[in-house]
Amino acid sequence: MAQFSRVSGSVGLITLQNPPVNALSAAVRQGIVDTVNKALQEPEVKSVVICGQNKVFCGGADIKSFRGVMTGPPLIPMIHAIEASTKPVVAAIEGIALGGGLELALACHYRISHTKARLGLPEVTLGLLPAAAGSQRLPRLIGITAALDLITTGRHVTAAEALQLGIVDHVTDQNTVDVALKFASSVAGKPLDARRISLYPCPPSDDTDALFEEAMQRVRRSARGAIAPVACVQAVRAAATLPYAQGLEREKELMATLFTSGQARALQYSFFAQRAVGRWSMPSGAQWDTVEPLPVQKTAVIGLGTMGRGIVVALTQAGFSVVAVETHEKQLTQAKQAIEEMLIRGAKRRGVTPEHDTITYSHSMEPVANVDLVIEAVFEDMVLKEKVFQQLSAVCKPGTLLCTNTSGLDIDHLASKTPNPELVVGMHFFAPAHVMKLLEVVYGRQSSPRAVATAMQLGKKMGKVSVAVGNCLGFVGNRMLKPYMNQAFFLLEEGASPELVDQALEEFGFIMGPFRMSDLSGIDVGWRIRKEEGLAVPDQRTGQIPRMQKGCRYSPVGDLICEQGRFGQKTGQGWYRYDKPGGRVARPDPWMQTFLNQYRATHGLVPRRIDPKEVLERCLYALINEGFQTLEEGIAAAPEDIDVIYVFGYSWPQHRGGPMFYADMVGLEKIMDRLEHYHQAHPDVPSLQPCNLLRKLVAIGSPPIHKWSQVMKTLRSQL
Ligand SMILES: CC/C=C/CC(=O)SCCNC(=O)CCNC(=O)[C@H](O)C(C)(C)COP(=O)(O)OP(=O)(O)OC[C@H]1O[C@@H](n2cnc3c(N)ncnc32)[C@H](O)[C@@H]1OP(=O)(O)O
Repeated sequence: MAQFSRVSGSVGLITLQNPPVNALSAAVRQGIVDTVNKALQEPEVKSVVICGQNKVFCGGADIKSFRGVMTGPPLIPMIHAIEASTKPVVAAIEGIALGGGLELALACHYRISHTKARLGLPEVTLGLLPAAAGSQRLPRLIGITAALDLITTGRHVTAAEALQLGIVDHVTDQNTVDVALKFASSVAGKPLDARRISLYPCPPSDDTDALFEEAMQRVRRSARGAIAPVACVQAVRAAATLPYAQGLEREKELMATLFTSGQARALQYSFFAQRAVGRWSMPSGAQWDTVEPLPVQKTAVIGLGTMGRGIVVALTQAGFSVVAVETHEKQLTQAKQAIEEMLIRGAKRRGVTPEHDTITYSHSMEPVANVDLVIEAVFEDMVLKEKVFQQLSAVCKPGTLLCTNTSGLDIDHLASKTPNPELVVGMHFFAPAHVMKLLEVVYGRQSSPRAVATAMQLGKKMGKVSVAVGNCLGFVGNRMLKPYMNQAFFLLEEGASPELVDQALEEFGFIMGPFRMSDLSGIDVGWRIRKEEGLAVPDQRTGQIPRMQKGCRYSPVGDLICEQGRFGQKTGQGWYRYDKPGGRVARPDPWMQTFLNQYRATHGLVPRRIDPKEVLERCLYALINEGFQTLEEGIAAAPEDIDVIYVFGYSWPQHRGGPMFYADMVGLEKIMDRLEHYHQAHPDVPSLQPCNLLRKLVAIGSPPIHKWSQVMKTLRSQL
């Protein structure tokens, strides 16, 4: 809806009304058309202000409506009618002007913004482009380079930057609508042609071809196969090279392709999935809207290795006071310096003053006594963690929440070492913890709903996308990674090279394939865990690590690589070779080829040609199958939880939605058939056997992803 009122006799005020973000639903668009007509027809009205209810201008098109048939007046004619108005129209921007919201403002003759407003064209993040003339107007207003930046990244700008770029005419910290009304009154009757952006020529650049060539290359490099950023460059190019009307036609054409693409569907699903994970629930029925989090102001981080340092930075940047504990004096000094540097760099990037006075460094636990919440981030070793939890239990005030940053150890076991297991939860951060957006909040059998609510809220305040998951080995993310990595190892045994496997998965859209990723994070990390699990241990009789363990196929290739001291980038050699220890550029290593040939010969494995399709199917479908298993067990509450974890923690390409969304797109029946096919070929790999939930979903006709929860409920109630 949009409401019309007349202010001071001669200014028509149009207020968009569609909480919470005044999205341009069919009713709002109809309201704008009607109220603009009214303003134009009423002779007393000499100028017009458009604003949004509740100090929010407009969050753009109603994304929910993209799923159905579009009804109501179309956006473009509405926007053109505003620009063509003979009475000046002023946009009073408070809160946000995003997507169609900013395009609406660009059709107005003047834009006045509150200092705290944020503006942007984020359509690209939804797999679209600004197709209500935004791709044609913005370059005409602010130039090609700046428009390309905003449109291809979708980033939001502050009012100050918008003023500097020329997107808005004036910024105020007063009541924006009052300022706009006064201004509208002052420009009544003034000529408007110079204010109609569609009439502007696109500002020329020195070498338009080179500029677009460079932009296209940059975008293709970072897009990982996403098509919207490429279409955005093409649309801006149309603005720079074609008359406005033809540019609009091109914009429409490009949008038509994007709108119906699976990528747009995936990205829009991902938008809502990110919000859905905030509405967490536990098997007990406790959930986000019924549980009050505990108040947290003072925090502590125990252990200042890479993870601990990142967590201290993230907590400090979120405004918490932090006691940073490291028992080794030398490590404490190094950590302090590294943390200060990270804070300075972060503050510089955000244009604020670094906040280090809120950190207390200590080599003892004493200052932790009065904190509200502790995050333990010591080495991934259960005995060490148990010891730390016992110390914390002795020193902390009653009611302190004890969180562990383990990437997969048993939360229940750790909780059992404290007198208050209900106050123990896992907070699994991803490295680097001050950068990566994902946080898995892991509840154990005894974790109280308040403890979970508190960790979830803390994550939100730290700017993380937090997902509540149940306790099991590896939780959701690392648990699903295991069958994926196993398949990658098996493929090496059967004839693939690390390059072939990585390339297939990187072409799919992962930033790095499993081997380049493992070189980056350190191959020895998994080796240590496998040794602790009793897997990477030579048989006393043969002296070799068995290739069958507990009745299942096991590949020791990663263990054998580690035995050679090849730990990845840090040692300059891993699955690839690097020019020096710590080097970043991975090059295929002839040594690896020889090693794999010898390994296959030793075990009587005849190498065969493996194509990228098999790599994708085996690695991804095994991972997806494990995802279904976590849903079946209730470790993950919903497919959105898994998808958010994979997009934000494991570089799953966002334009493919996440593993479970991808499974829905591929078709559950196909996934099940291919898994069965591979399981027949590899009966000693149980993770290739389709799990119950997948079978059940296929049996009832493969319902779409939003209906899976219902089946999961039925399945659990039958157990
Ligand atoms: C014809 C095609 C034309 C396309 C042009 C477009 O305009 S495409 C849409 C462009 N707009 C956007 O991409 C904005 C998307 N929204 C956001 O980035 C953020 O929601 C926000 C506006 C910055 C607000 O963030 P905040 O953290 O304050 O709140 P939430 O994100 O939790 O949002 C609150 C609820 O509002 C829902 N919502 C937000 N934007 C839209 C939208 N454009 N359409 C529909 N619904 C929207 C959001 O889903 C939240 O509701 P939940 O029920 O909690 O999910």
